[in-house]
Amino acid sequence: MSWEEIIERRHGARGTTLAIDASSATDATVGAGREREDLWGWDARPERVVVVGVAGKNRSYESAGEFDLEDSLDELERLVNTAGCEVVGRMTQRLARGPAPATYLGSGKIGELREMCGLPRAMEADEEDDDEREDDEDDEIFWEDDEDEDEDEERSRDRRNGFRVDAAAVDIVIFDDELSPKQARNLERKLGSKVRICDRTALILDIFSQRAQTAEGQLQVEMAQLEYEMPRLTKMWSHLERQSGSGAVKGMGEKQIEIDKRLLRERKSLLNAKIESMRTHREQYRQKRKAERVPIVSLAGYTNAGKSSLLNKLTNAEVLAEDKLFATLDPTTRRLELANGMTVLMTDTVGFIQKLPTQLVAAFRATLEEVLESSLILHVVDISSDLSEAHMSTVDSVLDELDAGEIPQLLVWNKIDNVLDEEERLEIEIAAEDAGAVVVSTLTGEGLDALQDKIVEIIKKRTLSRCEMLIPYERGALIGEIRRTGFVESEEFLENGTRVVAHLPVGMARRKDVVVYLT
Ligand SMILES: Nc1nc2c(ncn2[C@@H]2O[C@H](COP(=O)(O)OP(=O)(O)OP(=O)(O)O)[C@@H](O)[C@H]2O)c(=O)[nH]1
Ligand SMILES: [Mg+2]
Repeated sequence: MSWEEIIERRHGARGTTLAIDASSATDATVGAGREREDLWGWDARPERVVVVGVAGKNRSYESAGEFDLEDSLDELERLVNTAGCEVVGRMTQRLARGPAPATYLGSGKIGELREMCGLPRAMEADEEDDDEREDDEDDEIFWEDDEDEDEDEERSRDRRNGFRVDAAAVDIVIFDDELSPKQARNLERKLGSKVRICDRTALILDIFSQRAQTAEGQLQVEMAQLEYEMPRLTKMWSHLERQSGSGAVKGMGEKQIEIDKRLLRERKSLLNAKIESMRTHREQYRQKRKAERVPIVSLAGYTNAGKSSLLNKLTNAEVLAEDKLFATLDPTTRRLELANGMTVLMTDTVGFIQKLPTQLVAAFRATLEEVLESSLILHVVDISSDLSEAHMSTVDSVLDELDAGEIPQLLVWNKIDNVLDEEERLEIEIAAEDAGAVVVSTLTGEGLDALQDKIVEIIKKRTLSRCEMLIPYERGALIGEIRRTGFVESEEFLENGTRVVAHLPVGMARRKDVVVYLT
C-alpha cells in the first residue's frame, strides 16, 4: 500500500484532506462544478466550509503590525477559496489562554459549532466516553471566557450573518491554527462523522501540493505532508479500538499503526534521497553561476504582494502572476540588465504567510538556498493593504528563521496605484523615506526606474570594491567582463594599456594575473 492510500483512508475517498480538484482551484470553481454535475449527473459542488479561530488574551491585537483574529480568519477564507472551496460560516472565540489544549474551542462553543453543522447542540450520551470526560476536565482547568467576549461575540455574529449558512450542508470545519493530534482527535469525535475537520496547516499543504509544478517542488511538499501526517497516524485507527473495546481489535489497530508508520518512514527516506540528489544538482548549477560572478537579487515577500509581477515587468519574464495566494511555488530566475549596463540575476520565490507551517519552511529550505546566496533581497510589500505592517514583520521573521536576516534588504512598497487618497499617499511617501523604502507600482510602472537605481547603488556599495587598474591592450576583452559584472567609472588609454577605474565584485578585483593594480 502506498502512503497516499494511507492518507486516503484517513481523509476520505477523494485523497487530499480537502479533496481539492486541480480544475476546481480556479475562479471558475462553481461554474466548472456545475458543468460536471450536468454532464455526469453527480453533485460536484464546491465543498462547504466553516472557518473557526481562537484568540488568546495575552496578545494585544490593537497595535498595528499584528493580525487580529478576524484578519487571520479573512486570510484563512482566502486560502479556502484558493483551494476551490466555499466558506459558509465563521466562528470565533477569545479564550484567556488561547486555544484549549484538548478541544481548541471551549465546550460551550463546541455546542454552537455542532449546531452550525446541523447537529444537535449536545452530544448523545453514548457518544461520550472516558477519554471525553478526561478532556472536559482539561478544559475547565485551561480555559476561561474573556470578559470582552460579549463584544467579540457581537463582531463575530455580524460577520457570520453575512454568510449563507445552510447548516445541513457543511462538509468541513477548518481551524485557523495547527491542531495537535489530541485536539484533532477530540474534535473529530465531537463533530461526528458527517463533518470533516482540517486545520490551517493541512489546508496550506494541500494548496501547495496542488500548485507545485517542478519535481523538486512536489517532493518538498510531499515531505512536508509526511511530517505533518506522522504524529497524527494513530488517530485513524483509534476509533476501531474504541468501538469494540475488544483486546483483539485493539491489537490489530496497533499493528496497523506500526505497518503504516513503517511505510511512511520508508517513503520518507526515499524522498530524502531524491531531494538530496536534486540538491547536489542545484549546487553544481549554483557554483557555475558563482563563477560568472553575477550578483543575485532575490524577491521575497508576503504572498500576493506582487513579486512575480515585478519580475515580469522588469525582465519580461512570463511568470504566472495572479490574484491568488501562493501563485508561485517554484523559483524562477531571470537575467536583468540594469540601467548602467550592470547585470544581475533576479529570482522570484514562494510567498510567505503568517503561521506558515514549520514543515514547509523546513522542506523549502533547499529551494530558498538561492535567497541565502543573494547580494540583495527585495522585500516586496503590498503597501495598499491595511495589514502591510503585519505582513512585513511576518516576512522578516521567516527570513530570520531561514538565516537570511543578515542579507541586505531593500523594501519595495508596491501597489501604490491602489492608494487613491492623497493624504494617505503622502503619509506613505514620508514613511518610505524613513524606512528607506522605494514606492512603486508594477501595474503603472511608477517608481521602477528609481528602484533600479537603488538596486545599483546598494550592490555597488555592498558587494563591489573600487579599484584602479591598468589593463594591457592584449587583454582588452577583460573590459567587457568588467562592464558586465561591475561598473566602469572612468577609462583612459595610455601607452601600455587602458587605465580603468571600476567597481568590481570582490572575487574579480583580485585577479592580479591579468591586471596591474594602480591602487
Ligand atoms: N493594483 C495593483 N495590483 C498589483 C500590482 N502588482 C501586482 N498586482 C496584482 O497583485 C496580484 C498578485 O501578484 P503576484 O505578482 O502574483 O504576487 P506574488 O507576490 O508573486 O504572489 P505569490 O506568488 O502568491 O506569493 C496580481 O493579481 C497582480 O496583478 C500593483 O502594482 N498594483
Ligand atoms: Mg508569485
